[in-house]
Amino acid sequence: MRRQNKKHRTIRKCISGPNFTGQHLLHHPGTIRQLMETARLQPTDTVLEIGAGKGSLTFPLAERAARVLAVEVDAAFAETLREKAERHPRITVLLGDIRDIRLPAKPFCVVANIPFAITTAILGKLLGPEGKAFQRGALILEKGAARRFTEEATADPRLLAWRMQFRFEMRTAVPRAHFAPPPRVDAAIVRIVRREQPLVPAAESRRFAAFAAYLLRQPRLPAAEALRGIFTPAQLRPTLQLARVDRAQTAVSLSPEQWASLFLAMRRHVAPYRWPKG
Ligand SMILES: C[S@@+](CC[C@H](N)C(=O)[O-])C[C@H]1O[C@@H](n2cnc3c(N)ncnc32)[C@H](O)[C@@H]1O
Repeated sequence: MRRQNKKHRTIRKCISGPNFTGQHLLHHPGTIRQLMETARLQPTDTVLEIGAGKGSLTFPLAERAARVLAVEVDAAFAETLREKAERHPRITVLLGDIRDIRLPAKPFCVVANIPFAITTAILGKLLGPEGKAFQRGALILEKGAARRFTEEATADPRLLAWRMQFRFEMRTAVPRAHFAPPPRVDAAIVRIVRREQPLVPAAESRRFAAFAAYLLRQPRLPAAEALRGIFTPAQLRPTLQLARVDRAQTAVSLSPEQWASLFLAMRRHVAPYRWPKG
């Protein structure tokens, strides 16, 4: 018991530090409903809820899915939730940091109002090799992050690599007043769905990211210019044609399909020593 209290104190200390900004509990029924609708859960789904708090999403999720794994780092919240969910066979509360928790090996969805401060770490975990069983999700993100993930133009190679495997879709804006206490910024619901056919094989993600980083060294430069460092002129002409890339089109404005077409052409036609290294 004493050990548990000590652990509790350590976690509390860590989460109440100056950089911890994640505890904004959702209390707006309309937004909770919209999040559930966006998730389009099936009765057979396993749902991972990241940062379950006091359970404002946990119970609506359990009404719609086969199983809810509710992860919460705050021991007091996790304890409250465990008590509330005691007689609910479909809810499992896991006390811990999502960054340290092993993701399910079988197909799962994520529905969550995540702590904004660790958005990149959470998405990196879900969308990278560790999240190979992650199928789709509905997440509340800080509005700026939601825009970055969903706007087509991007100069972020890692995000582009994720887009080869997943579709990102901006859904609804969530005003900060829908949370208690309200965060400093507004939020938005983003839907993420794994592509049935990845545009680039997952095993090629690192190589693809190196290729994207190479083209994006000068994001406003026409992609055709940058590609001259990889393709010979004879290779480049049909490659641009096939990808429907205009000679003036900048790397930052390429669509996911164009990125994939250019990358796959490099893999097919260019000698490996000319491929950009990560
Ligand atoms: C934005 S609140 C959402 C709470 C609840 N889902 C809701 O919507 O009311 C984020 C929650 O994530 C928890 N949290 C913060 N960092 C975490 C981490 N690294 N791992 C798991 N949970 C975390 C916080 O304690 C907080 O309860």
